[in-house]
Amino acid sequence: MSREAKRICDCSRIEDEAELLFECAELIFPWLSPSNLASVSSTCKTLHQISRIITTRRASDAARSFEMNPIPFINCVDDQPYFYFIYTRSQILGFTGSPPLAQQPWGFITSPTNIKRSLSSRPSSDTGSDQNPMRSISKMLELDSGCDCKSCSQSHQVKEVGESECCTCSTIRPELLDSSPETEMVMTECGPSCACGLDCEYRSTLRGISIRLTIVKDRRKGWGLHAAQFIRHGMFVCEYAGEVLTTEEARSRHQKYDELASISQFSSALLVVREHLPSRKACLRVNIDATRVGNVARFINHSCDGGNLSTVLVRNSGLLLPRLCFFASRDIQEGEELTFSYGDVRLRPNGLQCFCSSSGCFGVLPSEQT
Ligand SMILES: C[S@@+](CC[C@H](N)C(=O)[O-])C[C@H]1O[C@@H](n2cnc3c(N)ncnc32)[C@H](O)[C@@H]1O
Repeated sequence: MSREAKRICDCSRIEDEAELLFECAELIFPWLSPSNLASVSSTCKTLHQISRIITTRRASDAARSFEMNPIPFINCVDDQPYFYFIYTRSQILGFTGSPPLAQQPWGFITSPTNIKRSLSSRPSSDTGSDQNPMRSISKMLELDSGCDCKSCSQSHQVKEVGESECCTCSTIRPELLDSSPETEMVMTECGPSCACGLDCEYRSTLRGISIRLTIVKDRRKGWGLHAAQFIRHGMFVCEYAGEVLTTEEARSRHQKYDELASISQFSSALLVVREHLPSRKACLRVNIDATRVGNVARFINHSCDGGNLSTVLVRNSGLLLPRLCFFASRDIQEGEELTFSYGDVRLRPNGLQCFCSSSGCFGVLPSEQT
């Protein structure tokens, strides 16, 4: 073989190897945590380039294509491009100790075919498959009951002229709700077993996040969720999705998170939701931990004045557990940070400094009572 032919042969072998390396990395890298990605990336130039592309893709959508619009991270205060967590659109069953669902691919280079391929094999939050540890609670605790309406809003109108039965699924509309820091409002909507379709007016909270949002880093509060469009008073913003825990597990995690927060910049996202009887006595308690597994609601920061979101417990026909949902408690302008009150600081201060900058700021964050 001539020297020139050998050179061409070597070049094409190197190209083939690089392509193979790229293909392998493309499959494996999205599964890596940021620290593993960083260590692999330091081994050679090609892997460094691939990991940079993965990082950019992760920063461009916290919701990993699970929601209607991408929800990007924006950070002008330090060099952390994104926050790493496992995404779920709905409540999932929590585990004692560390969850076995520690990995989820995030940041494929060649979307969308690759993403589709991975979605069909990924630990989905919505499949409800029995081998899957990330089982959606709603799928597990679904009762076969619901309305028979073909169109629920029409049923309401028909009822007014006395011709037919009214849809019984929907009660309070979100437009009527105002911010209530201590007691969540409760509303009911249609559910998976109802005869109406997904576009039913009374399923606003089951369709996922449809408004445009961004996650912006603040020097003092960390990441925060912001409106990337005008949000009208009463509009559904998002559900607070995460692991649903027993009270015992919630207490144990709370203690662990407090210890971590005292020695590092760790921020937890464990919420306790209580449904109240008309007497105001709590009758149901749901512990939702979005610290490691959740959706973008985990980035919503506290505001002492109640913020611009109402927390509403939504009961969907046929679903056993209520879901905690956020609605705009007033008109919200594009760019505004979305906040709500974590609770009454006078009843439960926890010593962390509050930077909500509202005029009535108490200076201290309320703690979660687990
Ligand atoms: C549910 S997380 C919210 C997202 C969080 N900022 C992050 O970067 O992951 C709650 C944590 O955010 C921080 N935080 C929320 N509201 C705050 C406020 N008004 N002032 C200071 N820190 C706040 C606290 O560290 C709190 O423990």
